[in-house]
Amino acid sequence: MAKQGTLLVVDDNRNILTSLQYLLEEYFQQVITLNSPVTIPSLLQREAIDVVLLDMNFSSGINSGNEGLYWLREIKRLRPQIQVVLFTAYADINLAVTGLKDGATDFIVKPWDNAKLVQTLQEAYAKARGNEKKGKQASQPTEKSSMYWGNSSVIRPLRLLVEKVSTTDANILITGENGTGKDMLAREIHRLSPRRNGPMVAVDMGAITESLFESELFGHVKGSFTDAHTDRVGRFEAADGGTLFLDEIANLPYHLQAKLLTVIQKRYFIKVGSNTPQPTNIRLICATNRNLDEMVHNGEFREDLLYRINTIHLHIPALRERKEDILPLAQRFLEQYNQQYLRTLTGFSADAEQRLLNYPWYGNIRELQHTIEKAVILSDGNLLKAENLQLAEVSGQDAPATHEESKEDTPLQTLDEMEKNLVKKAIEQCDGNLSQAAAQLGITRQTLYNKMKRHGI
Ligand SMILES: Nc1ncnc2c1ncn2[C@@H]1O[C@H](COP(=O)(O)OP(=O)(O)OP(=O)(O)O)[C@@H](O)[C@H]1O
Repeated sequence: MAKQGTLLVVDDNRNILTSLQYLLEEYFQQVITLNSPVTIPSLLQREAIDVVLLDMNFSSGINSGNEGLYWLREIKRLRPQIQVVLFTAYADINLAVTGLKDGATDFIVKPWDNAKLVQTLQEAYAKARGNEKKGKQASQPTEKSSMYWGNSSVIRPLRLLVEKVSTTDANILITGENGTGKDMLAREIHRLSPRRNGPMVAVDMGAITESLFESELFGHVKGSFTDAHTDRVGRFEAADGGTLFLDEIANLPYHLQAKLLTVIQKRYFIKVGSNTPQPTNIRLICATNRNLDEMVHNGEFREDLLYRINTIHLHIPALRERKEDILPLAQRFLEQYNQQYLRTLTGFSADAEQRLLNYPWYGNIRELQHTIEKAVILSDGNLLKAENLQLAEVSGQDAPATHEESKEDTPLQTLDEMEKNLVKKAIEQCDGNLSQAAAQLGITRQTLYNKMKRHGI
């Protein structure tokens, strides 16, 4: 029979490991041995393990089996599809039963019988394969995604790449203009990943004050500073077993970037006021609308951090670069708001479609969504018309009017329109950096967000 499958053997007795490796290599394609369980989580991230043969007693002198049970639960939590066979020196039926209840496939008592051991492990492998097939269906995300991919030629390769990398633990950097759907894509990746049952924790790096950066991200222990009245769980800890999404990563001040880098590299963090390193088990996704290469070039972003966070770089194109997707997206929003506002609109008039296609959508999908929402509220009849969209006419190549073009005979704008245009302009001038745009407008970031939301930018 051809050798198949990857087997991990964990036992603190090196002699046992050597003899098992020798025996089991005859039957399995790959046999990995570990003499301590502490590196199991990092190994599971690197290797596609099918079966684990797990010793129950690691610390000499303490033969309670509890450490084995702990690692069994960890393995099942991290990779539920892996089959775990328990390996115990004591024919302790109670312990084995507890292990079986906790998800172990079977157990083997030491000293073992070679033939029985091989047979048990092969059966576990067959189960892993069977599970994988069933698991493929069962592991398909059940919850429906609200993300619309579209079918434009620029989106298709992105989608393929996302489907490929979602199943891995690779760090991902998502870039794209405001409102292109970076947050939505991060959530979609989590939904498609084996971590989907774990937490998805999103952090807006622009909203975290410098003084509380460490406490927010890594947590703190009670009494570590004046206001630390209780222990606090940081975002890294909250995201354990799941995905940590650091939005607006470019807004992290330079001197704090090193602290983040250290945790990503070492895969452990230390709470403020504590000395104990805590291992992290997260999948990291970062997003920004800034050009990080340029920021590295200007000395504003650490190159080593960029290198760490962008193992996979996913760029979402602006909506005006994927025109084929505008109408299908608009139709989806129409249906969504039809339901929400109890309307019976069936589609768009020809001039409305034309207006949607010609508009530059600097606020991307967010702007489109808000535009359709307002239009649905304002419309009556069955078709949504161009005038319901309330979009400013755009001349020529979709360019917004410049100062030079605004002649005296240009119709007066309402204050609201002026504010909308000003906000857009500030965002454009600051290359999408909302903190800078807010500073330029003399308002807080939160106020800017509120205005963007109100104007559908
Ligand atoms: N592919 C999509 N399908 C459906 N809705 C989408 C899609 N992409 C974005 N949206 C909607 O557009 C809005 C903006 O999306 P999102 O917040 O993900 O963008 P973003 O790029 O993270 O924005 P920002 O840069 O401002 O943080 C959300 O309301 C989201 O629901």
